[in-house]
Amino acid sequence: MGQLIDGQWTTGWYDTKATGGAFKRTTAKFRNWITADGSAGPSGEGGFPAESGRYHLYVCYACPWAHRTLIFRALKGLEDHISISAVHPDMLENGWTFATDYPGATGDDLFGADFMHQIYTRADPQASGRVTVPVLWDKQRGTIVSNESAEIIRMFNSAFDQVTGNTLDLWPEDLRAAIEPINDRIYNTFNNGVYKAGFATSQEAYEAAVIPLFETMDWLEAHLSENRFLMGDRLTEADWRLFTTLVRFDAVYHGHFKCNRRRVVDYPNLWAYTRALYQVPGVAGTVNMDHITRHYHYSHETINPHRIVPIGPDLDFMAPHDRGAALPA
Ligand SMILES: N[C@@H](CCC(=O)N[C@@H](CS)C(=O)NCC(=O)O)C(=O)O
Repeated sequence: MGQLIDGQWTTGWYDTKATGGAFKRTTAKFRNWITADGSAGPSGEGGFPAESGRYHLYVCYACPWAHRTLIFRALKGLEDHISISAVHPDMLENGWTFATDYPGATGDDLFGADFMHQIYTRADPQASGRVTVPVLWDKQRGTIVSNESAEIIRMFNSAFDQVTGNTLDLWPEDLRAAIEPINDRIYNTFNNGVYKAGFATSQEAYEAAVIPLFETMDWLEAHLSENRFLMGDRLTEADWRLFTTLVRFDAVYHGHFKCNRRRVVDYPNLWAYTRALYQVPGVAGTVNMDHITRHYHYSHETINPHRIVPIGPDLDFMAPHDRGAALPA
């Protein structure tokens, strides 16, 4: 755990003293966009046209933000066009590493780097800030396109459609305005809410996160009792953003982050919905429960000082559900 300051790696756990024990996630720094024709996206600079084989995605299987990008890569038929490297699940004093002594940790396929921070300083020798995954790398220009998952999934949703012929649209124009407030609530109280609860260093900060978190889960349960997906009958990015936290919840957030009023399996609709999404072709292959369980319990020494990795729970994501096929066959 640490960060870059003017290109130098420095170590230290999140500083919550200045914020009354509350964890504040900083915003991502590289914000360019791949577009079909290379024109600039809503932020950053242009010059990143969609091309097969040009881009590389650095991920961590444990990370819910990186997981979104893996799901979009699978659903949008990008697996043959965008290569990936997966970091080691343990994030310790060197941050994310490319050590390969763990099943599924691939090492750095592009440069043979040892640490993720070296990818950041390769893009910007003076880089400062947290070294996060996912990272979308441009092999041609030798730089980071983006390290913001919310934007990477929107690029994947449409930029490569002419390359792949895959026109599945998970961010449809007519639903965008309605998706935004749902994304906001789920991000603030649930996706990031679990971290705010888990990394809190005061009772007040913990309760300020965990109470709204369960209000959101109760609301989702009611909403999904009447709607197949968050936006009704159409599956959208909002569902996938929710899914990556749901799939980790009972194994990690419930115990390790003390989000323990209820589990996902205690909510009949949320649990069936989680299984329905898990069973969408291509998705199960993006879920690595071993990396998920290992990463959190082994990496967060302040929360789990003995680094004991729990053996359960047994979760059957393949159990039948009655919510229909999520995507047309
Ligand atoms: N806004 C980023 C956040 C990514 C993020 O925070 N990733 C975590 C892993 S789950 C990370 O790399 N943390 C390392 C750190 O904060 O030093 C995104 O959504 O892409």
